[in-house]
Amino acid sequence: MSAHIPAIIVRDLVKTYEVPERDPGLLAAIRSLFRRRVRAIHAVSGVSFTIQPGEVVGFLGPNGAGKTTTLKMLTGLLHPTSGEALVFGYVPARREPAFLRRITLVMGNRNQLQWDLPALDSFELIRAIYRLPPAEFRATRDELIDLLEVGDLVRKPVRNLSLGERMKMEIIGALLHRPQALFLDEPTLGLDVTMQRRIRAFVAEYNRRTGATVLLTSHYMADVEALCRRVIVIHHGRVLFDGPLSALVDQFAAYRKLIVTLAESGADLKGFGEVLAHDGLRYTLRVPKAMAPAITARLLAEAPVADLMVEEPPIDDVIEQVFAVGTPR
Ligand SMILES: Nc1ncnc2c1ncn2[C@@H]1O[C@H](COP(=O)(O)OP(=O)(O)OP(=O)(O)O)[C@@H](O)[C@H]1O
Repeated sequence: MSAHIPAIIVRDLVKTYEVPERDPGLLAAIRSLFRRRVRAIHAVSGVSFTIQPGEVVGFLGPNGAGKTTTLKMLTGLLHPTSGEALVFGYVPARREPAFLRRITLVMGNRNQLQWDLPALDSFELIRAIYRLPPAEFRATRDELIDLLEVGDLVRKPVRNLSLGERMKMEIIGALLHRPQALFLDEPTLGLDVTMQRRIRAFVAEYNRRTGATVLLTSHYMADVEALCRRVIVIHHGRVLFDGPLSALVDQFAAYRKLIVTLAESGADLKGFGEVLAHDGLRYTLRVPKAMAPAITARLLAEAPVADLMVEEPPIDDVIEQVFAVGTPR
């Protein structure tokens, strides 16, 4: 595979679900047998992007934005209504074996492993499905078990494992065939902070070792900050932003925080911005981003400032704002 050929190409991708609609009641049920009414749900409304091999991209959006639907189209679980998706040159919806060998989909809220069996047995099943050569399979399996530190858990029935332990097994199962594109849908959902961090470190390490392309959705911004230099934000089925995370903050953060320590008491900083906190000589002010330089200059000229720091709002706040506003400021 040449580095010049994109791993993923998505052009004007559209998915419209048609859901039957009827009024409640028996009569309505009978009527609907003769005249079916359907309602169109525009889950994905013309999404385009290109991802290069080896990139780790965060796919963000509020609930219902169309992330899972897009991932399902990219992995061939759903046919697009229109538009085009290509993954390593394959049309995902055709589900060709050569394509399936190169990708994997991990969904944080879904189990693929056999509940009553130890993970090791499920791994054997996966080996058979993908017809993996035994030696290669064992090497990959043991490397993954080692990386995720689950050596003593693989012999326990999956249902006796904690949520985080189970997730690790799911991830091993999903990577046994050494896929080159990972579609991770909320892989750290519901896990505690330590486990989230482990999974995160693992994904980074897997990407470093194998050069795999990763498209990841997560509601935990810590995941995205740690793993993804680039983010694609979708909202109402459309791409709202595609670029470096830092540029997202730049574009969408509407305010800056000024943390001012005064040398002496007596000054009142209310006139400089919204006072978020005031503790003795220390003030935290919120000011519109565009006015931050001018206000900083005024503060330094007019108040007895001992120390001044300018902070960007936390990434979670910025994202919340992106979702709430829906258009850049
Ligand atoms: N099988 C389906 N039939 C009808 N509508 C659906 C179906 N699956 C999803 N939808 C709708 O399509 C829209 C997009 O859903 P999708 O699951 O892709 O969003 P999402 O961004 O993954 O959200 P979340 O963060 O909540 O997982 C939503 O309005 C959802 O209700």
